Amino acid sequence: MSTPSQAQVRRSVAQAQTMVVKVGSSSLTRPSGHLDAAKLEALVASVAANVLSGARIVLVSSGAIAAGFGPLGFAERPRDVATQQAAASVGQGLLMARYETAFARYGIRVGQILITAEDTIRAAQYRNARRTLERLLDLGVVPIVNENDALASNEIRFGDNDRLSALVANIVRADALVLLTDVDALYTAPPGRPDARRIGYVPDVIAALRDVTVGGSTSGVGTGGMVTKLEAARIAAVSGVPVVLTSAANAGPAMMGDPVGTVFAPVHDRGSSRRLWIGFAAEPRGTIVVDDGAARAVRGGRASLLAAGALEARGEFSAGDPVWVDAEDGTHLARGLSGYDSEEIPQMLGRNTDQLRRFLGEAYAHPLIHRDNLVLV
Ligand SMILES: Nc1ncnc2c1ncn2[C@@H]1O[C@H](COP(=O)(O)OP(=O)(O)O)[C@@H](O)[C@H]1O
Ligand SMILES: N[C@@H](CCC(=O)OP(=O)(O)O)C(=O)O
Repeated sequence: MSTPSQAQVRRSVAQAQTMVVKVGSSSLTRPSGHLDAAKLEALVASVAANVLSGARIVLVSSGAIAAGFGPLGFAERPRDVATQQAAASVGQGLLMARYETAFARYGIRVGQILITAEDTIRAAQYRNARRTLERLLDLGVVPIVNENDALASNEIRFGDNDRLSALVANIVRADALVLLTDVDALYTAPPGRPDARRIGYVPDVIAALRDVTVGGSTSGVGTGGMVTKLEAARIAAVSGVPVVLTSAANAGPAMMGDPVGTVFAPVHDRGSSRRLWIGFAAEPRGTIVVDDGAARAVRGGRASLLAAGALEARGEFSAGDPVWVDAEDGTHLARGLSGYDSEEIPQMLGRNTDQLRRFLGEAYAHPLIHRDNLVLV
């Protein structure tokens, strides 16, 4: 896939049929821990304008914790998980009530979807989330998605909504992802620094991850900062989805493809929903380490992973489970669904298909991971 020009990427955003718009806590709430109704209504006006002109939009909205701690009498964002979860439980209701009223002015219905990381890891739950989201979109509803903060356990929690929004973009096979925050664009360094320069176009998100200095959140209500936004941009771009990152005040022009904020070009063609799940959502249960030749073949993007090029299987997994495919130096090359249980693999390592057939039988004369089940990361 050749690198498109900035104008081409902006045009594809403008023409997007299905769009995921993610808005951060700092763009919806005040530092005191209350909703900022004016900001929320301005955002809704931009989203509604696009919906009324035919776009299908999923809104991934943060802000539950930041809208809930003020009404509960806390002066600042609580640090312990239980109080954060209590604040989220209160704030999520307040947030939805506002969205409901604000969208109703445009005759648009909203539906709430609270997602846990588990829902994106398990194939069946992933499909279920997709079915509900697509039905809502078909019905002209704006689904409003947030992490299920009140119940999510700390170990497996997104925490920020940036990566969640990239996965939602994959779930609904969005044509664009718009990340709205409190800075107007990505900078070469945290914006407070004197050497920070604004970046308008990122043709290669992988290179940007190397070249840009990113910092955490400074707003006092957000969590991820620019680190998780770049990670979200990477997941989306590698999944074939263009990304615009800008301030919430620029929501309207960003969705129209105007030259605001930073736009990230898609890196690969968009895969099927199943392949996107394998590549970005599924939780690998183990690792297959491969030699240089197999690493080159896998990187080429069209080969299956053969036992002949595999050196080791790590972890315990069953046939059909997601696994990492790693180079010898530990670099992640791909993710795939293993064709065999982890205990079956050691006897297959280094053997070509003929040898496998002869020594182990026809059942073992197949790739460790078929290319249809292998996704580069
Ligand atoms: N290289 C960078 N370019 C732009 N912003 C950056 C960079 N590094 C860190 N930041 C910070 O990231 C913040 C946005 O992240 P965050 O507060 O988590 O927002 P949100 O609540 O919208 O998710 C910005 O306010 C900015 O201070
Ligand atoms: N799900 C959480 C998101 C937490 C958060 O701060 O996210 P973000 O503002 O996107 O960095 C909430 O609604 O409060």
